[in-house]
Amino acid sequence: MFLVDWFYGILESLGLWHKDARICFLGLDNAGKTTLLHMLRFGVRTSSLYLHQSLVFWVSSFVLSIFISIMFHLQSLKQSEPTQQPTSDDFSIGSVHFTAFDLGGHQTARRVWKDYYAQLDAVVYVIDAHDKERFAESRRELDSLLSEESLATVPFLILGNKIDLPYSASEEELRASLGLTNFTTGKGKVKMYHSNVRPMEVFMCSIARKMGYGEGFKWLAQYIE
Ligand SMILES: Nc1nc2c(ncn2[C@@H]2O[C@H](COP(=O)(O)OP(=O)(O)OP(=O)(O)O)[C@@H](O)[C@H]2O)c(=O)[nH]1
Repeated sequence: MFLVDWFYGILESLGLWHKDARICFLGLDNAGKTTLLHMLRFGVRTSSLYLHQSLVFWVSSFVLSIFISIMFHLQSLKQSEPTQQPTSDDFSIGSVHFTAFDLGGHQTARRVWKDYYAQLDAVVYVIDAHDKERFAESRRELDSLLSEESLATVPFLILGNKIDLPYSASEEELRASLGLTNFTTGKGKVKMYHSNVRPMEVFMCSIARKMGYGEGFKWLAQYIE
């Protein structure tokens, strides 16, 4: 029921139909990008527009579930493997079609980010809010993205992930650590259509617990034409 409410909440908030958008998920390795990509896909494939894809998906899932359960037994205590190669996927929220790229956060993957810059409508930058030792590294990567000329007007949704873990950074702590304290543009509906300022905001979330990122996407959707 929660998933259905969340799904229709996203639909209602968008108010955009037959528009295309390309969103890139970026961040250090282990931030939660792949998990987010999967969460969003599973949340939207129930749309009637994708009914046939759902059927294919569920039949495939049934066949694969046997294999996956065997693999799960073998790797039950192992964390998800880092993304080795850039991957992309498509998903939709209502009639808004998103192309999402999960490029991984490793040195080699970071070099590939630039290949996608020219095509983007939005960046979702994911940070592990529990891994404070890597805030400086994450800030360097974010600063580098923000200084890219080709991304100068691209909206940035910054997700502080893993707030379900104890001792995770607060929103204020994360903003300060990333040097964003006075640079975000405001939550809610902030009109910036005739401004040269890039929309940018921080939302704290737990992707694994399906908390917080929905609000972030609702915020982002208002800046996607
Ligand atoms: N506690 C907690 N763990 C999470 C959350 N989101 C993701 N994780 C875990 O964090 C680990 C890394 O998640 P991934 O989605 O693989 O991270 P990634 O950013 O895609 O990493 P790369 O593929 O290496 O670039 C996995 O073990 C996830 O289960 C969260 O909200 N809370």
